[in-house]
Amino acid sequence: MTLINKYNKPVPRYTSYPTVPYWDVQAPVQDQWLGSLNTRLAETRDVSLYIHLPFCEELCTYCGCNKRITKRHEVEAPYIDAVLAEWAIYVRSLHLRPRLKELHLGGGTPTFFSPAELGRLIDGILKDADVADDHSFGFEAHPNSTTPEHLQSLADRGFNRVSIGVQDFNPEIMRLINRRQTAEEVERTVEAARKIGYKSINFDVIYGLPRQTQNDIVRSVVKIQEMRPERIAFYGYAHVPWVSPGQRAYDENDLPKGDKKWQLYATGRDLLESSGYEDIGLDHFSLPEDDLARAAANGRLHRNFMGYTTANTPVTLALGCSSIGDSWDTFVQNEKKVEAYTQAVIGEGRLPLVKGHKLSSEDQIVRRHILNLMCKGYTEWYAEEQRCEALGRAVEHWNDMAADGIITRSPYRVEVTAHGKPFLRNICLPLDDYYWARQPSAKTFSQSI
Ligand SMILES: C=Cc1c2[nH]c(c1C)Cc1[nH]c(c(CCC(=O)O)c1C)Cc1[nH]c(c(C)c1CCC(=O)O)Cc1[nH]c(c(C)c1C=C)C2
Ligand SMILES: C[C@H]1O[C@@H](n2cnc3c(N)ncnc32)[C@H](O)[C@@H]1O
Ligand code: MET
Ligand code: SF4
Repeated sequence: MTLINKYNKPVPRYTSYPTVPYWDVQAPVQDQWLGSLNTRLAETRDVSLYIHLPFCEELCTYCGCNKRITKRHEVEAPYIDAVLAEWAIYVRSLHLRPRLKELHLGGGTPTFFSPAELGRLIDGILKDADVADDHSFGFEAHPNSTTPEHLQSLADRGFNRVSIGVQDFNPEIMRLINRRQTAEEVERTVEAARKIGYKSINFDVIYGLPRQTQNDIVRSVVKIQEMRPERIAFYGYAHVPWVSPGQRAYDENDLPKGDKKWQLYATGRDLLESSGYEDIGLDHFSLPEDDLARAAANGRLHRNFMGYTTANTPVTLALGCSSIGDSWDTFVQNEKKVEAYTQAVIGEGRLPLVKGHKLSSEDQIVRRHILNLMCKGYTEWYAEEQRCEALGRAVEHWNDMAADGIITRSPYRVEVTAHGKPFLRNICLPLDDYYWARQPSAKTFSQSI
């Protein structure tokens, strides 16, 4: 059996540990969550802030994100009011004025909102926060709705990074996934961002889309070589029709699977590397002069719900529907639906928490080891405070992985090999107490490849 077949099974993406399906179902009460935030902020005022902006004009059928489809732009102002009301609850409850190291607008489609509404949102946030000198502020830009005015309005407020949803450059695939977007729109967005002074541009690119071939991947990398974005997120298409029913719109037989999907990945990775991009970890590539590659080289890379980052903040504040906050020992998630979210923050004047998890000390140790593997490519546990029960079980699985050549092992250390990089999620899995205690149903995670 090839390694690809052996390791291609449903595995979490480890944007958190424990992963969301294994959290305590109960949300911590508001005071507990705020208490935990205040404890952490007493150590450092530096925070990452994520704001979820859920609206999109049209449904891209492949999409696995939490979004709301509408063409009614009247939804903009009340939604921004709700986010600012949620922010006001935090501002009232935090003992210290937060200092923003990182700010990310995700979605949905942030550029669904007018530049003026986005400006009002950011002004409302910055009025009650300081900004770190080495801050990193970014947003997700849909090339079909991003205007120079959007880019300028956000740049005026300190934004220096933009992540462009490219996905693919083949018009036929765009049609199949119901995405109205042209290569010219991507080029225009890149040019406008550069002119305004954005210092880091990211492209989101997906392999494994319906009817996608090696030629499509080659075409994407040629375009990437022309435009030279500093970063590439090269995601494997996650097929989860039980969460995203839109994915039923195309024929499952059109999806590249197994070896075919692997070949798309391998072609993309090899071409990106030969074009000067460094493989910095799960799904992410970056030019060597970008902060992300530098942080990876210095062992300073960090990872949170927004993906890889150079901002190593223990606290993530999260505003908007479905957002996830993190105080290192506690996770919370907001209401997913816009109406319930708005009712909680405006109607009832409370935080819209629906789910959460309090991390035990064992959880926190495992979380640290998973972060080490994801961000540094190794982990070790000779010191007492780095040991936990999960390591005992993990070692057995890792011996087998060492035989497969995807890691190297010494008594207190595991290191991911170049061969093992595509299997990072699998290499973390042995540590996952929750997974081994209760194997997930088929409809929980996407396949690792
Ligand atoms: C802008 C959209 C987001 C992407 N990722 C996240 C957001 C908000 C954050 C996120 N991604 C997942 C979770 C669940 C928690 C966890 O597993 O640790 C969160 C909070 C996992 C996930 N992402 C996608 C799916 C289908 C899943 C669940 C199943 C699985 O583990 O595979 C789809 C998806 N969303 C984004 C990407 C890059 C992506 C798939 C590659 C962006
Ligand atoms: C935020 C980014 O998440 C990626 N994205 C959204 N849905 C999926 C999915 N089902 N599979 C893989 N990537 C996805 C897109 O590349 C988008 O730009
Ligand atoms: N909605 C934007 C796009 O598709 C941002 C990425 S998807 C959440 O381009
Ligand atoms: S990919 Fe982006 S634009 Fe498309 S539906 Fe998802 S969030 Fe909306």
